Amino acid sequence: MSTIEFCDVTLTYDVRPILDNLSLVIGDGEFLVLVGPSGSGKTTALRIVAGLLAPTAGQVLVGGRDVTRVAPADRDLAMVFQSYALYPHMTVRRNMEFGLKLAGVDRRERDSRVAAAAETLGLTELLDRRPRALSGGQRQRVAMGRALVRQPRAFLMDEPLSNLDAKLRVRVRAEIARIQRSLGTTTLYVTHDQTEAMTMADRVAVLHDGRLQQVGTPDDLFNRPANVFVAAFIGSPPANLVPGRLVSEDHAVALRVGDQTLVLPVDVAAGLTPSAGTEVIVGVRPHDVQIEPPPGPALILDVDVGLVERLGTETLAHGEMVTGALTGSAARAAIALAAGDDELTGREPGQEAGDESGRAPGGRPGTSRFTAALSPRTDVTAAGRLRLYVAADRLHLFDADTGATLRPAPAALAAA
Ligand SMILES: Nc1ncnc2c1ncn2[C@@H]1O[C@H](COP(=O)(O)OP(=O)(O)OP(=O)(O)O)[C@@H](O)[C@H]1O
Repeated sequence: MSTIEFCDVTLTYDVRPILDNLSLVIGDGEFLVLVGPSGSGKTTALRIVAGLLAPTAGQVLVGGRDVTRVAPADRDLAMVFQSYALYPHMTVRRNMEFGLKLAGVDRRERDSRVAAAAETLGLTELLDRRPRALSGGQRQRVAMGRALVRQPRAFLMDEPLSNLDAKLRVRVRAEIARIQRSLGTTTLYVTHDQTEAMTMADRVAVLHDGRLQQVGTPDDLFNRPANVFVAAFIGSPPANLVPGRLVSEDHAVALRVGDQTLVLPVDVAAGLTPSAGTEVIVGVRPHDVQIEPPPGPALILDVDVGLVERLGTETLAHGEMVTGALTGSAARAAIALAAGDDELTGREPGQEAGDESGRAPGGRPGTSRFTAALSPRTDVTAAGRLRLYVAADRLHLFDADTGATLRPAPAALAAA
């Protein structure tokens, strides 16, 4: 049993909570990725598990045992950092066995563990080289190897791929995921990169401002985001956020966006109880828009296209939505965040993140940014107006005040 549990873990510096009542269970053998923007508390959470930081309140359990006050060395966990921290004067073999030597493991056992780990990691041919004669990806694997030979109860990994170039990152992330699955060692992995989280994890936990937003499978997070923040953080490009209002219309629930009123189909409206004029944020995934009207009810959005990116596999059209301006603090926060991450939005360099005025970043007051992902065959040019359709059943609806989803699915566990 090597589960890891955060039980109501809080850490405050002065009075500011860096982690706020974090409760999370990482199952035995599970690969859980903790993801969130810079400063959300991910590293802090990892360091608390490792024993490098003590929580202000709450407990950490490893394999069911309370280790909150146990010294790091006695927790039987192995950490892999973003800086590989290899000893430059030692060969790969020495680097890998060093920890075992210190722990008093005998020579034969050390040799056999290093040989097995090197085999798993494809390092056998490199055992006699020194770190300077290795590529970034190979060094990263040596750092993994050092963790592996210890046969720990769990791996703790803090952005282990951040020093690698984009191509290598894709390869090594697949490698880490494969190795973790073949070993079945419980792994808590921290990254700010949602693509890394979505491709590697069994489950993803999303952290924002020290608070857990949602924990679920990649599919849960993408298709059933618990709140506006998760919708805007997960997915590439991230979801567009459109202001709207729920109204009652002839005993049905309708969504009003700008001056259009879309009567929601019964299955889409299930569970919605609009008091007159509930303000909502409508989440629209860039890949859910169509340029031809779909057969069923659909939301129509007009976008003034300012930039077209032809990526080969798809074409991204970025522009400003003609319909309405964004309101609501949750939408502002999510927009600011999504816009702050180049990788998420593909935004032009130098463009600032969203400000506090409720404007979409880079947009004029009263307009909002919108990104559509279209088939590469679509005829679209910058400086044109694009009419887009979104089928009613592809819309995500969030409370404009709290940011929480209005259609909670049982699997979408929202902590916020
Ligand atoms: N010793 C400290 N004193 C005060 N504040 C701190 C201290 N250490 C970290 N913080 C703050 O705690 C917050 C969370 O930091 P943490 O390193 O856990 O974030 P993170 O999500 O891992 O971010 P990143 O992706 O940038 O590493 C940050 O706002 C940081 O400034």
